[in-house]
Order: sequence, then structure tokens, then C-alpha cells
Amino acid sequence: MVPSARVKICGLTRPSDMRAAVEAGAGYVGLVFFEKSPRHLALDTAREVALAAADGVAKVALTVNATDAQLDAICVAVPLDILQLHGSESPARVAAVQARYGLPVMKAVGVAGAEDLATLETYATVADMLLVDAKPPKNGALPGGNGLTFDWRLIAGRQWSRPWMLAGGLTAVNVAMAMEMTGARQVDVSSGVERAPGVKDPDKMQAFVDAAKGNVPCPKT
Ligand SMILES: O=C(O)c1ccccc1N[C@@H]1O[C@H](COP(=O)(O)O)[C@@H](O)[C@H]1O
Repeated sequence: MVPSARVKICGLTRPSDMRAAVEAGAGYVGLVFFEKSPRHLALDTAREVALAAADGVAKVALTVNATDAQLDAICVAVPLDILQLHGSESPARVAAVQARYGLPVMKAVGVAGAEDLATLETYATVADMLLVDAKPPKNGALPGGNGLTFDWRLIAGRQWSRPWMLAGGLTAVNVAMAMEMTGARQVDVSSGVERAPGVKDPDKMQAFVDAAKGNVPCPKT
């Protein structure tokens, strides 16, 4: 049987992109609040994009080392279901955010080598969900959304005590292989379904969801 994954499409910047992501079959949709990102949203735009999501699709706010004041403003303005912390937030900060907002927290952890597996174990004791991403290069790149993969063999067959999602350089072409190698049953994509930074491509989103869900076309007889 072909494995199937629940898909998060992150970095949606327009209501039309949100509708296309939902139509394609995304189960999670992500909004980026990080000013250096080409996917960054002002609060009023974020609200508009979030309101274009259908019921039952989990709306995720991605932040990077955000302060309480920044998170307060986001949570007041935008209807949300999950907070994604994609910076160097400590386990204590994860717990504080959970307590303050009463929303599930997904902690992103960058993986580049075996030493990063211990970090994942640490966050698995506190976060509601883990996002296992490629570690960003130290050259001023964004903390994520760089379209870079990591060596999936590092996490082959691993499970954590919390639900987890695979991210980093996924595309319609490589997602099935990534799922097979890692055992991931939730996957996250941003740049791999774009036509330009911050602009999603409906055909790429559909192709990605189909590949992640194992919706392969039947060969003609
Ligand atoms: O997408 C961004 O601009 C971004 C900015 C800051 C932190 C994380 C960001 N994106 C997240 O990175 C991963 C992987 O993205 P990609 O598929 O490799 O482009 C994903 O979780 C995005 O949500």
C-alpha cells in the first residue's frame, strides 16, 4: 500500500493561494510572521488570508523568536489553531507560549547531523508537535523556507513521543522518497510549491498533495 501523509502548505500570502491550498487537500496551512521573509504578512493581510481557509483546516502561525507582545498582536488579529516556533526558542519558552495562549505549539528543530537528534528528544518532552527541518546554512539565510533538504537517513525509522512533521526542500518529486526513507506521515512544504518567493503555484500545490497522499494516476490498460 502506498503511504499517505497529511500536508502542511506554509507561507501562503494571498486569499487565492489559501483557497487553492485547501482545494488541493492541505490539512494544515501556514502564515509567516517574520519580517525578513518574502512570505511575511502584515496582521490585516494575515487575517484576510486566514479567513479564506475552510473549516477543519488547521491554521498555523509561524514566528521566529517572537516576543509576547508580537504573539499577542498576532493571536488577537488572526484566527489560529497552532503556533509554530521556528527560531531558537528554549524548551521553557515553548512551555510559556503554550500556557499563555492555550494553543498547541509546534517547535521546529533544524537537523544537519546526528548531534541534532538529542535536541529533538529534548523538545519532544514539551512541544505538542515537532517540525523536523533542515538546519539553515550560517550565511545569513532565513531560519527556514530555503528549499534545502537534509540527510533523511539521520532520522530513518525514528519516532518521538509527540506527533511530528518533516520539512525542508520537499517537492512533488522527492516527497514520496522522503516519506519512505523517514517514515514521515505529515509533511510541510513552502518554497517547493512556489512560482516565485511568496507566490504559490496551484498546480505545484496539487502535485505535491497528490504525491504525499499517494494519489498516483492509474496506468491505462
Ligand atoms: O518560509 C519562510 O519564509 C520561513 C521563514 C522563517 C522560518 C521558516 C520559514 N519557513 C519554513 O521552513 C520550512 C521549510 O521550508 P521549504 O519547504 O524548505 O521552503 C517550512 O516549515 C516552512 O514553513
